[in-house]
Amino acid sequence: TRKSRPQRLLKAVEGKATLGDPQSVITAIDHFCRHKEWAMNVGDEKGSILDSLVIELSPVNVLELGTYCGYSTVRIARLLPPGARFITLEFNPDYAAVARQVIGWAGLEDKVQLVEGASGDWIPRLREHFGVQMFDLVFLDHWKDQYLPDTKQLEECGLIQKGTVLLADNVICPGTPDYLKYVRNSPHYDSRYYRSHLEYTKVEDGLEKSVFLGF
Ligand SMILES: O=C(NC/C=C/[C@H]1O[C@@H](n2ccc(=O)cc2)[C@H](O)[C@@H]1O)c1cc([N+](=O)[O-])cc(O)c1O
Ligand SMILES: [Mg+2]
Repeated sequence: TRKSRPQRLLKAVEGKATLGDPQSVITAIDHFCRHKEWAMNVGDEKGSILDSLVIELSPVNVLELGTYCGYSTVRIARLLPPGARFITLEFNPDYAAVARQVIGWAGLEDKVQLVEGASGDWIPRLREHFGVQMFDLVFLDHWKDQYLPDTKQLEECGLIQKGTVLLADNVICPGTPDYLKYVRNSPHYDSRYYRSHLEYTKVEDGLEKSVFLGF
């Protein structure tokens, strides 16, 4: 059967990137998505904003919702301090299989725990299963209608505490209106919008960074 787009993206990584070199993996995926086939990676423009926030935050405990092919996983993992813990949740086993190979090609498999399943099922189990107390950074890039319920569940489970930073992709395109309204109107979050473009296009999109101020 014909290969899927994630499998074709992986072939592009294997053909172009240098094993163990995260930047070459990022460059290979961006080239593939810009010149061959668009794919819903956060991309190089929003990715640079993501990079600067990860560097500034130097987070110890990171959660990513929506691994997809592992592009943002590699962007984040390559910048984490030694000893940091990075959990990324992926629902689709085929995407997860590609992401494991992309992460492996970048040589970052020891920095990332890719967990397969639905965020709603896993969030309540992260504390007892992985011994994580709270997250310093949560990168939201999965189903857009899941951003808000998952944020509320993370709050209820105590995994978001004072100082936790939520970084949400696609708040303009495709858009996450209910999530945006919540973080921008809540007295418990300090929220700001980083204007950018939808990956590999000229369409407006951006990242919303929301710092939890405590209850
Ligand atoms: O729809 C988008 N993203 C949905 C991503 C979903 C990913 O999250 C996983 N997941 C993981 C855990 C879950 O619980 C549920 C899903 C899914 O299996 C998929 O791998 C999107 C769309 C556009 N676009 O221009 O159309 C641009 C973007 O940047 C996007 O992120
Ligand atoms: Mg996205």
